[in-house]
Amino acid sequence: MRVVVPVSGSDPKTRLADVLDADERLAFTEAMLGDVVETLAAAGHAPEVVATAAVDCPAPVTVDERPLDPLINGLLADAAGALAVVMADLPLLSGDAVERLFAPDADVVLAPGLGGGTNAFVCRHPDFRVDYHGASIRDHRRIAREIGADLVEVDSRRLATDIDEPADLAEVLLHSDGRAADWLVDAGVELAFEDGRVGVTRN
Ligand SMILES: Nc1nc2c(ncn2[C@@H]2O[C@H](COP(=O)(O)OP(=O)(O)OP(=O)(O)O)[C@@H](O)[C@H]2O)c(=O)[nH]1
Ligand SMILES: C[C@H](OP(=O)(O)O)C(=O)O
Repeated sequence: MRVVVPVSGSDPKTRLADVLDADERLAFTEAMLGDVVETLAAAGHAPEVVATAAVDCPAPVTVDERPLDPLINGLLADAAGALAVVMADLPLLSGDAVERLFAPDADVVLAPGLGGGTNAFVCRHPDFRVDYHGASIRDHRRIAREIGADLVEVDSRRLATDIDEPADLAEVLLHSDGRAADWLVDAGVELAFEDGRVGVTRN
């Protein structure tokens, strides 16, 4: 199965700007991307990275400047068979979570993200298309229903944990020991405890 990892290589992760400057956000994006493609490869897949600008990572990279929806919908329209899309900001991804994503033999398999996004999908239906942003999981359920596809959702915390906001960085420090976690430690990002909820601080 074709497995695509889309990544923004141009001013990525703007919602982390309070903690990381622009160069750091690109470097951290590459670290998360490295975790994702290594986990996919270790699980027996051959991930292809599609980036808006050149990125450094241990997998083949194609540069394609199209925004997310036209990019993925173009890939879906051209797909000869099944297509999987796994986002690049999932540094907690594990082999077990990857196995659970690929296990169901459904037309459409969706992995919801915290906050309403769609962190990964597998598509075996010719008419499925994406509509990312703005609680996209609801749109993707609706689209699957409208085309009569059978749909399975994967309930996995490791697939659901996308890193969007500074508080999400705590999840990386708490639950991963990969490239992204190492990068944060080297950058001086540490856990901070306030109001009973864990966050991060930078020294
Ligand atoms: N190829 C490609 N990937 C994208 C694009 N926009 C976002 N992505 C990737 O899609 C995933 C989800 O992206 P978002 O979290 O919505 O965007 P982001 O740029 O990472 O972060 P923000 O600037 O904070 O919204 C991440 O893996 C991004 O790198 C795009 O236009 N093209
Ligand atoms: C691409 C987008 O990511 P989010 O901004 O929700 O992390 C989505 O999954 O719809």
